[in-house]
Amino acid sequence: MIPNDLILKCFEEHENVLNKTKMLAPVIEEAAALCAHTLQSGNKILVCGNGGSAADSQHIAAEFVGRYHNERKSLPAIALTTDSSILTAVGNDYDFDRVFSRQVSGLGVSGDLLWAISTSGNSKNVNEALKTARSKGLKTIGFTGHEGGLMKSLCDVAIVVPADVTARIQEMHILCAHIICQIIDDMEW
Ligand SMILES: O=C(CO)[C@@H](O)[C@H](O)[C@H](O)[C@H](O)COP(=O)(O)O
Ligand SMILES: [Zn+2]
Repeated sequence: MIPNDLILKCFEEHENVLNKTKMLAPVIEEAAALCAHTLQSGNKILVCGNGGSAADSQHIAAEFVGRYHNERKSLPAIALTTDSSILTAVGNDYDFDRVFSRQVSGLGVSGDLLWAISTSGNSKNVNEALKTARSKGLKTIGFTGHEGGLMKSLCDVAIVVPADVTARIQEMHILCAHIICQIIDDMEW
């Protein structure tokens, strides 16, 4: 028996959060401008997050390095979630809280951008990466939810989805990311 009520509840929740997220249009525009400025300056975008947001990080990096929709040159972006040797070595030898910040230390240069994703805004490894990014002169974008958690205070631009359910927040994150990719794609490269 398919739990029809549950299905409808998920659609309704999604729709409610979507309607509230539309208010974030000006912040999405700011985030897109920051990505555009980074890439036009010859710098790169690093992306990180845990769980579903790790998948989003890879998805976003792929949109830049490959293409979103239009044919254009490849744009530099790296997901910090993909190298199992780095993740296990840093997690094992240092601490799981440092799996992203260590990569920001090694790969990030001033003028780059760290795009960090955490629905709670309180994942330690993500916030450590943001702190390291700031100390090295990287710009920072945060995709979060709830009240923004600690992440909010560590970002130049924070997209705080007005919701408390992780899945619904993630659904808005990938929508906002796609809008940003569309804006970047439509520029001259
Ligand atoms: O995808 C989901 C839930 O939809 C989970 O894998 C979720 O991403 C994980 O629990 C994460 O560890 C949550 O971390 P965060 O978003 O609070 O930073
Ligand atoms: Zn999920």
